[in-house]
Amino acid sequence: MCDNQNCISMKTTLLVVGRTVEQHYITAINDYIQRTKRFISFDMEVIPELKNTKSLSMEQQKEKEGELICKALQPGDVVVLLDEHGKEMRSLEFAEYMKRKMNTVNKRLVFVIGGPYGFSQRVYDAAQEKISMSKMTFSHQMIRLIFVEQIYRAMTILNGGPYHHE
Ligand SMILES: C[S@@+](CC[C@H](N)C(=O)[O-])C[C@H]1O[C@@H](n2cnc3c(N)ncnc32)[C@H](O)[C@@H]1O
Repeated sequence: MCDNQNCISMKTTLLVVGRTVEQHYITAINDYIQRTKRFISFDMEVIPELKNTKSLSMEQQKEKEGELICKALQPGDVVVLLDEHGKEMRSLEFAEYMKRKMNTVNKRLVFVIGGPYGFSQRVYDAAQEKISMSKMTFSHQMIRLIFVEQIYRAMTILNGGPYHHE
């Protein structure tokens, strides 16, 4: 599937804005992260939510969150935004996509989930790609679970496990 050297060197990070609030999401997200770690280096990095957002307009909140997202990025990161207007893939295609990344990325592959109002232009400019999980809009909390399930599914597809067919 990919040569071991590159599989080991790529680190995959899911960067999110704000803590996951609801316990049922936390439990399920952590479960899929742990399962995914059997196959690749994978973690979720949380940018703390902004305080006093009531005094901010939607645009101001996106701008401030965008600054924090950009600050969390490192030179050499391959940055992929999760965005409803991005490229849609079937799970098998996403598995192939991950395989290509494992063979070409030797630093961090960073998937980013926006805050409640999405991304500022600055974040769009910092990214190389946008991928969509569906044409529908999910909450910035729920999409975390949907994404970690899909990345685990991709890993089981690449490694020939039964999960995708169950
Ligand atoms: C509530 S949505 C923001 C919606 C905002 N109106 C926009 O245009 O992006 C919060 C975040 O969840 C993620 N998200 C929501 N639905 C998505 C989808 N179908 N595919 C990929 N990411 C999605 C995106 O990262 C988005 O920034």
